[in-house]
Amino acid sequence: MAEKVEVAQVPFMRVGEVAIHYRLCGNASRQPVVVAINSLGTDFRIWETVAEELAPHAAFLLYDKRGHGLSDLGALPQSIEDHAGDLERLLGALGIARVLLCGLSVGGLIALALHQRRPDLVAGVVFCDTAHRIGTAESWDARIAAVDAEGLAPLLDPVMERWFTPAYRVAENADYAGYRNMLARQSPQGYAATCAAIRDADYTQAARAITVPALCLVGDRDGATPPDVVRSLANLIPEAGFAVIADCGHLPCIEQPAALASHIRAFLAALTEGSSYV
Ligand SMILES: O=C(O)CC1=CCC(=O)O1
Repeated sequence: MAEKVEVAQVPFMRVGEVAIHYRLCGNASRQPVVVAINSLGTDFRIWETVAEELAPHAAFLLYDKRGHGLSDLGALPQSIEDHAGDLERLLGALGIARVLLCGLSVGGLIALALHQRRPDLVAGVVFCDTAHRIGTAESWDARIAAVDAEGLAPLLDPVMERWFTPAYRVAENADYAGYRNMLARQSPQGYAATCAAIRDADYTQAARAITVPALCLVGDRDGATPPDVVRSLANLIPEAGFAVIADCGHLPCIEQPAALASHIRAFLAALTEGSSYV
């Protein structure tokens, strides 16, 4: 019989040195639990539309990684392994034994790290707008220097151009204004710490060692990890599907939630039936 996931009564959990903000939602009787892992400068609100759309079909764990949203910053410096350790401990504390990881951008690196250290937990992975290496050391050092000097303000416009298509980035779009506010209010220390973690991460070998079904998705207009970069991740993974989401930048969970939800639903169905969605 499938293990039952209890809906949490409290929104925070201390895991090791950090208090993590999280939410369990959706259909608690479904397995595996879909775990959404956020990108740089975002919190779990970016997944709410997808989680709502899939609520009858899946249990979801949403959480803010350290240094983001309402979660603690934790000690500095920090690494992708620290983020993966937080997630491993959060799953343990919640009694979740089997997950479908949905890693967005740096969340994909965290998914690779978690699979590497705890393959027993992972039933499958959806890699969303991510890669085994993201950006260059020089680009991350420049970003960290800018944040250290002036906070998030100088980054807002360039990041918005990578996150969203021009059609989304219009003044009348209240959602656009809201997500820009989310980035503007992000903790600069948490942001810079995660930039350094991304800079120092190379999960090429971990991608080659993925042993579970995987699906690599990317927005056709992604300005941070464009389709050819995500394709290079898919090429490393022994059995991975690859699909491009139309009219979409770096964050399909915001810009094209219905398309993303439909991919996740089909991938989840194939996983539970033991068939292939590649
Ligand atoms: O901010 C960006 O450029 C997009 C991004 C890169 C890694 C991540 O998580 O988001």
